[in-house]
Amino acid sequence: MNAALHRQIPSLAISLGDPAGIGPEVVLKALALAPVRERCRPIVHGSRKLIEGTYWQLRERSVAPLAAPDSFEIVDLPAGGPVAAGIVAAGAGDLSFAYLQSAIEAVQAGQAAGIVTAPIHKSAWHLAGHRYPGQTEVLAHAFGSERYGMLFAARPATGSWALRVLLATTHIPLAQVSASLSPQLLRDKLQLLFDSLKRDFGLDEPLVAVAGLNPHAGENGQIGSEEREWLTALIAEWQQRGYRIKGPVPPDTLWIDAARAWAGEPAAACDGYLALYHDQGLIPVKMLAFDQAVNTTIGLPIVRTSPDHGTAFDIVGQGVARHQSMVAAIELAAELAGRRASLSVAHAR
Ligand SMILES: NC(=O)C1=CN([C@@H]2O[C@H](COP(=O)(O)OP(=O)(O)OC[C@H]3O[C@@H](n4cnc5c(N)ncnc54)[C@H](O)[C@@H]3O)[C@@H](O)[C@H]2O)C=CC1
Ligand SMILES: NCC(=O)COP(=O)(O)O
Repeated sequence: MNAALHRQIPSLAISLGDPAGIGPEVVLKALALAPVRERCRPIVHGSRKLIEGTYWQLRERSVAPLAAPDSFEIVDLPAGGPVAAGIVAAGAGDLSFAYLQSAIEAVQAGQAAGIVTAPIHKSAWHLAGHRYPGQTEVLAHAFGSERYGMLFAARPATGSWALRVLLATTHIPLAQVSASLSPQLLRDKLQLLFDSLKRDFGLDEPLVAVAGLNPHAGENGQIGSEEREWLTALIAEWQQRGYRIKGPVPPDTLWIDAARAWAGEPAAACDGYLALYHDQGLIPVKMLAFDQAVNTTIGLPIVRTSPDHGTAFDIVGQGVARHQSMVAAIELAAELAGRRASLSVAHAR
């Protein structure tokens, strides 16, 4: 990889996501913006035919601004047969899987410093036989990462990244959450979170809050046993090791200071939050910052980001898809790639 080039303006592989979803639209909208183009060299992995079709369809609806398909680099991949917009289909699942694989190969070949993934539809992947829970696991497998995490970071309209929430468990049924949580899993996730807060976000002594699992964080064992049996002790262990960490915090009040700080009010918000399951972390993130939040995979040797939203099949082709989360995803990827390039140059000295 050409570290000097990537440090100045990183090349980013952008996979187009499910062709039946809003991925192509939000990519064209995001790449039309000067601040995005000033921060990175985008290389879009997807079908040129699909990109051009989306462009002309949106132009007919007077959607603007849009990046012209010849204004950025495209790694042209098969378009497959006709794609039915807004429909879950195996063919579309196969294509979005191939677009992601192509982006992965580009990074492995040193052609890009990171990957930004537009949303895929997980049921379409399953229909096509790609039995991964999501893109995160494909990336972890491709890059040989055994410990990795799904971190959501959000940035207010003015200012830098403020809200950072790591999910301890992700795409599993609610009924399996308790059995999936263990002291070792939480140790791994906490290490990933502290490392990322330091390395990726430049925080020297970050403060982290850990959510309880049960109402009132278990009410001393009256409403669930996880906190009393091991979670409280695990957090005390990390405090003794010198980490700035608190919890288990009752999940209903955990987000109050984060929300106040997000609104610009004085509040004792933490630098990072560990939520124990998907919706415990993503309901507050999406309520506060749906347009500004980014999904980033931590623990990979490369940078990977994605918008916080999905394929939004219900609005495909209408021109109303909001592109701000894709913009934030590209900008965070560029920032993280730049930071990592600087760190590797500093290490090499
Ligand atoms: N980064 C990724 O690859 C992600 C993929 N997904 C996948 O997407 C598929 C659909 O998931 P859903 O739960 O329906 O969530 P979704 O985010 O696709 O849609 C939820 C609601 O939000 C609206 N919405 C979403 N993004 C929007 C945007 N940019 N602008 C305006 N409105 C927007 C949709 O119209 C819909 O009403 C699933 O297969 C899911 O697993 C979900 C989240 C992230
Ligand atoms: N809810 C987040 C999400 O679905 C993202 O999944 P992934 O495809 O990034 O693994």
